[in-house]
Order: sequence, then C-alpha cells, then structure tokens
Amino acid sequence: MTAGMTPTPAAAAAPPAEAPVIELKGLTKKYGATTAVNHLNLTISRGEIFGLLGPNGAGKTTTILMMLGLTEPTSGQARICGLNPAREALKVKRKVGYLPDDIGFYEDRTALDNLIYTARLNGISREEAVVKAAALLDKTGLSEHAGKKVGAFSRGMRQRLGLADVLIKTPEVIILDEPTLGIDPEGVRELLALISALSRDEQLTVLLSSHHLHQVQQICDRVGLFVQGQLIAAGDIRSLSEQLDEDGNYYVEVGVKEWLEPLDKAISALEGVTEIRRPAAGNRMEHGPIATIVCDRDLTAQIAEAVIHSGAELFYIRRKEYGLDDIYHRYFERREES
Ligand SMILES: Nc1ncnc2c1ncn2[C@@H]1O[C@H](COP(=O)(O)OP(=O)(O)OP(=O)(O)O)[C@@H](O)[C@H]1O
Repeated sequence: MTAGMTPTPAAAAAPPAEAPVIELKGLTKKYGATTAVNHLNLTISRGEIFGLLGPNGAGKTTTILMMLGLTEPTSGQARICGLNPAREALKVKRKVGYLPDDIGFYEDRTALDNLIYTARLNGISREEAVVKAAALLDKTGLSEHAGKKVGAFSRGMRQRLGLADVLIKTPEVIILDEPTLGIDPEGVRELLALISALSRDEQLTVLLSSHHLHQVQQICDRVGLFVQGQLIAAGDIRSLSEQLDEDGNYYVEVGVKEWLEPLDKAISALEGVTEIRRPAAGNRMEHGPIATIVCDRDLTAQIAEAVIHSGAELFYIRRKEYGLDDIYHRYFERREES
C-alpha cells in the first residue's frame, strides 16, 4: 500500500464483495449452422433461486451442459464456484448437483440403496453414507419409502429422490432441469416448497430450468427469459414488469357499479391521467364493470378519492402489476411485432 493510504477502520471492516457463484460471459454454443446459445451474460449470487425460462429449443439444456463441463462452449466462458467447467469439469462436479429431467436410478434397488450408492461414488464412507441418506430421505419426505424399490416410485417421488441424490454430496449449487415435469399439482407444490426451503436454510444456489411460468414465479428470486439462445430479459418479477412498462405508464384498474359522466370527468381532471379505457363489454366483475386508467405516475389513491367524491360506488381498485405470464407473452408479442 502507498504511504499515507492507511484504511479507515470502517473501510478495513467492510466485508469483501462475494464473487458470484455462477458467472457466464459471452457464452456461445453453435451446432453447425444452429446457434443454440448466443452470447449469454449472466451472474447468479449465493443463495439465489434463478429460473431459466424459455420455450422448447431455447437453449436452456445446452447452457446447463456448458456450465457442467459436459459440452464445450464455442466461445465465451462459464465460471461456476470460481471454476472453469471446460477445464475443471471434475471439480465442478464435486460442487454442483445436477438433476436432469430423466434421472436414472437402479429400479430394482431401494431408495436408500440408491442414495448410498451415489454417496459411495462421491467418496463418502459407508457409515456416513447411511446417516446422510437417511437424513435426506427424511428431508425429502421419503422416509417411509426408504425400503421400497425405486421402480415402484411415482414421478413425484422419483423427483424428490432425485433431489436427495444431488444433495448427498453437499453441493454448493444445484441445477434442476424441468424438475416438475409430469408431476401432479400437489407433488409440484411439495417439490417447490422443498427447493425453496433448501435455498433459504442452507444458502444453496439453485438454477431451475422450466417452461412453467407460474411455478417459476412462486419460488424464484430472479427469472431469465430465454428465447432462441438469447437472454432477452432478466430480473425479479417487479423489475421485469417495469421493463415491460418501458413506456413509463402506470395502469390502475377501477371497478364501479356504474360508469357515469361525473366520474369520467373527475378522473379526466386528475393531473397525470393520460387515458381512460372505459369499461368494455365483458370486462366486468360480479358487482359491475372495470375500467383501466392509464397514468404517468401511480395515482391509485387519487383515483379512489375522485371516484368516491363523484358519488360512484367503488368496489374494486388496484394498480395492475404484471405476472410472469403477462411478461412472457408481452415479450413474445413485441418480438413478433418487431
Ligand atoms: N447435440 C446437438 N446437436 C445439434 N443441435 C443441438 C444439439 N443439442 C441441442 N441442439 C439444438 O440447439 C437448440 C437448443 O436446444 P436445447 O436442448 O438447449 O433447448 P432447451 O431450451 O433445453 O429446450 P427444451 O425445453 O426442449 O429442453 C435447439 O435448436 C436444438 O435443436
């Protein structure tokens, strides 16, 4: 350090910024003329649940395979837990648990035996493997099926066992490819709750690929929308929603018993209202029609006041926020328009 540059106590005490657990820079994969993944940049921090969302053929699996060192990037680089998977695939394998969409088990062996087998493959002693396997069967709600052959497991039970299987080596990151595929709604709910608890309680970083928008929305801290090999947007639901509203508009939905002239005038008179989309036929709730007020700022409170002052009977008011379904579809609409 240069003389005279003694750090202040506060500066000395500041914790170092933690490096991202997953860092993809310009990651690209071409198969002949097909660009499966096109210049992907993404960072994911410790403990985050990140949802990679995209239609069939978007490049999700290819991205995962590059992150695991199972296929080499054409250009760009991935770093996982500080390692380069293209050169250190074995080290990456020790730190990253991967649950493919069709995990293979020994069907004629029990759940417990399968887990012990995986543990042994990962260099865990037999005694420790037995203890860990039992604990993970408990955690994934499969204790009572420990002695059952996996061939008799339902799809939901297999996926929970798959989660136990990837956790047995105590990974820092788990990558789950379509984990909820083919599971009934109750099974999906349980699996998602389990993934969420793992991330929260153990600071596990989770990358989850899916085409199920509403499932991803339930548990992911951030979501990346992946289309034709490109990440077209990434962020939490709120920031994606804001990116979608890039025209800067706010939308307030208002439900009144009857949409009358004085109300229309009162709302039009508010500063910041740019458009009133009067109730269209069909856009109504049980108690009456719904209008959408377009504003240049959040005028929800002022609109409520104006409705009440005009004498109209207000039964519903809400600033419209976009769900992942809306976001996804609007991104596609935009791409088709452009
Ligand atoms: N080994 C391969 N050889 C040639 N093309 C491939 C290969 N693997 C993938 N592709 C192509 O790369 C593109 C991305 O495929 P990828 O499997 O990564 O998509 P995905 O988002 O995982 O799709 P899905 O949701 O259907 O699993 C597709 O056009 C696919 O046909």
